[in-house]
Amino acid sequence: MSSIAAYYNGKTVLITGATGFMGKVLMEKLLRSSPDVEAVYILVRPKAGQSMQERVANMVKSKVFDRVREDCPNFQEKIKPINAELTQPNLAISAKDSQELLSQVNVVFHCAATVRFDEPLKHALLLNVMGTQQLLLLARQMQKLEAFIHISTAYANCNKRNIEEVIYPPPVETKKLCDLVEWLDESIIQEITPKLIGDWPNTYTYTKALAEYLVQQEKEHFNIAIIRPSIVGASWHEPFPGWIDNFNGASGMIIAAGKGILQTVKVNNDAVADLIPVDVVINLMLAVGWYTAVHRPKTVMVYNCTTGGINPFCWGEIGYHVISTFKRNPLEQTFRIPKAQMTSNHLINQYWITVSHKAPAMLYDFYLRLTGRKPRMMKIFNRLHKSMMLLEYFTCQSWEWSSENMNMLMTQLSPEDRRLFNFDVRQLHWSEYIENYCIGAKKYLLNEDMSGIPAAKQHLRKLRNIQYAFNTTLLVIIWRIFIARSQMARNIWYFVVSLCYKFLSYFRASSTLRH
Ligand SMILES: CCCCCCCCCCCCCCCC(=O)SCCNC(=O)CCNC(=O)[C@H](O)C(C)(C)COP(=O)(O)OP(=O)(O)OC[C@H]1O[C@@H](n2cnc3c(N)ncnc32)[C@H](O)[C@@H]1OP(=O)(O)O
Ligand SMILES: NC(=O)C1=CN([C@@H]2O[C@H](COP(=O)(O)OP(=O)(O)OC[C@H]3O[C@@H](n4cnc5c(N)ncnc54)[C@H](OP(=O)(O)O)[C@@H]3O)[C@@H](O)[C@H]2O)C=CC1
Repeated sequence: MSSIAAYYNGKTVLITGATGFMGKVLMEKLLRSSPDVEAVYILVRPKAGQSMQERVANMVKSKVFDRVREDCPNFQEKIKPINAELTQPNLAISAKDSQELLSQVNVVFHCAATVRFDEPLKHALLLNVMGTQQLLLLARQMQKLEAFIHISTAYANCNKRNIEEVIYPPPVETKKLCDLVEWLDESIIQEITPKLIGDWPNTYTYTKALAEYLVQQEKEHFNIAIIRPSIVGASWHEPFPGWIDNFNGASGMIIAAGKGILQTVKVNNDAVADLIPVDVVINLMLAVGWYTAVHRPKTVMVYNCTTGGINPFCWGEIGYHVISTFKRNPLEQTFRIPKAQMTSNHLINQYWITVSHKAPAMLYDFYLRLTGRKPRMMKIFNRLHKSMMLLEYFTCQSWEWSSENMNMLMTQLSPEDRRLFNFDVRQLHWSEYIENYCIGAKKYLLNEDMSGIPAAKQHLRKLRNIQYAFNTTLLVIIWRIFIARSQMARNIWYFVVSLCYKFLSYFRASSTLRH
C-alpha cells in the first residue's frame, strides 16, 4: 500500500482555509486516498449570512466531492468543523474546541489567507501574518503534533529574480510593523503602504514573505515545512480534469478572453507563465506532510512548487491555446469573437484597449440605452482593466525558482506513491492541460452545459457576420468622407474600381472560352 495514504489513516488533520479553492481539493484527496483518517478538523467562519454549519453543509454537496462521495458515501462524518476567525485573538476558537484540537491534531495544513492583491495592508497583516502567528501559538501546545505545513506563494520573494528554497530575511521586523499598524489611522497606513512594501508589488506577496519568517521561528518547537506554489490553476487530473471554482490567478482572464471581453492584455509573450495545476500542489502537500512527520528533517524545508524550471511554457503559447480552445468550444453568449492581442508594449496595449475594449463597450452601452436598458459594459471593462493592471507585474517578467527539494522528495517516494501522489510536472502536456482548463472553467465555474456548444457556435457565427457588416460599413463611410474631400483619394478609388472591373471581365471571358 501507499506509505503516504497509510500514514494519514488513523491520523487527525487540521486544515485552515478548507472552504477555499485549494482547501477543498486537499480535503477531497485526503478523504479519498486515506478513508480511515481519524478526523479532519476545519476552521470555518460564518460568512455572507450563513452560519458555519450551513456553509459546511453546502460545501460537502459541491461537485468537487463527487468522487469521494462515490468511494466513501459517509465521508462528511470525518469532517469536523470548528468555528474560527483567524483575525481575532486566539482565532476566536472556543475553549472546548481548543482543548479538542490540542489533544487530537497530528498534522496541520495552513492554507487560509487573503489572496487579494488590493487588500489594505492592515487586513493583510492581520490575517496572513498575525493569524499565522496565532495558529503557530496554538500548534505549539498541540500534544501530538507531527508536522506543520505552511502554504506560502512562489511570489513571496518576487523582488528577487532567482529564488532558492530558503527563507529570506524579512524586510522589516514583523512585530514592530504589526504594532505600528495597530495604532495608526487607516488612511495614513494606506498612504504609507507603497513605502512600507518597497519593491514588493502588493500587500499579499509582502505579508506572505513576513509570514514565512514567522513560521521558521517555530522550528525548535515542531516539524515545519513551507510550500510555495506559483500560479495555481485548474486541476490536471483530480478530482476531474479542469476542475476550478474561482476567478483568481489566470482563471478570470482566461474566462474574460473566452467571453470575448478581453481582447488585449499586457503580457510578455516570451515570459514563462508559471502555472501549476491545483492537484499537483495538493499531492505535494500530502507528500510533504508525510515526509516531514516521518523523516523529521532537521531544518525547515522549503518546497518551491513551480513548473517554469522543469517544463516551461510561455504566456504567448497560453494565449494561443486559450483562444483556439474557445473557438472550438465557445462559451455561451460571448460579447465578441475570442481574440487576444498580447503585447508588453504599453502604448500598443493602450491603443488596443481604446479600439477593442472601450469603443465597443461605449457602442454597446449606447445600444442598451437606446433599447431602454441599463448600460453595464463600461463598468465591466473598468473592472477588467483594474484586474489587468494588478496582474501585469506577473505577466511581464520571468522568475527562476530552484526545485531541488521537490525533486529530492520524488526520489523518496515508492513507485506506488509517485503514481497516487503525482507531482512530476515533467509529464504535463501543456496544450492538453490548457484545453481542459478552459473546458473546466466553462463547466464548473460558469455552469455551462457542453450540449449548448452548437448554439454557442451559432452565436459566434452571428457575431462574425455583425463584425463583417460593421467593418464594411465603417470602411465605406470613412472612404466616402475621404473621397468627397480629396482628388487623390478619388483617383485611387477609381483606379481600384477599374482594376477590379478588369479582373472580373478577364475571369468572365476566360471561363466563357473554357466552355
Ligand atoms: C488569452 C488569456 C491569457 C491570460 C493571460 C493573463 C493571465 C494573468 C494571470 C496572472 C496571475 C498572477 C498571479 C500571481 C501569483 C499568485 O500568488 S496567485 C494568488 C491569487 N490571487 C489572485 O489572483 C487575486 C487577484 N484578485 C484580486 O486581487 C481581486 O479579485 C481584484 C482583481 C483586485 C478584483 O477586485 P474587485 O473588483 O473588488 O472584484 P472582486 O470582489 O474580487 O470580485 C467581484 C466578482 O468578480 C469576479 N472576479 C474576480 N476577479 C476576476 C477576474 N480577474 N476576472 C473576472 N472576474 C473576476 C469574482 O469572482 C466576483 O464574483 P461575484 O462573487 O461577485 O459573483
Ligand atoms: N490560488 C493561487 O493561485 C495561490 C494560492 N497560494 C496560497 O494558497 C493558499 C490557499 O489559496 P486559495 O485556496 O487559492 O485561496 P482562497 O481565497 O480560495 O481561500 C482562502 C481561504 O482562507 C479562508 N479565510 C480567509 N480569511 C479568513 C479568516 N479571517 N478566518 C478564517 N478563514 C479565512 C477562506 O475562508 P472563507 O471561505 O470564509 O472566505 C478560504 O477558506 C493561500 O495561503 C494562498 O496564499 C499560493 C500561491 C498561489
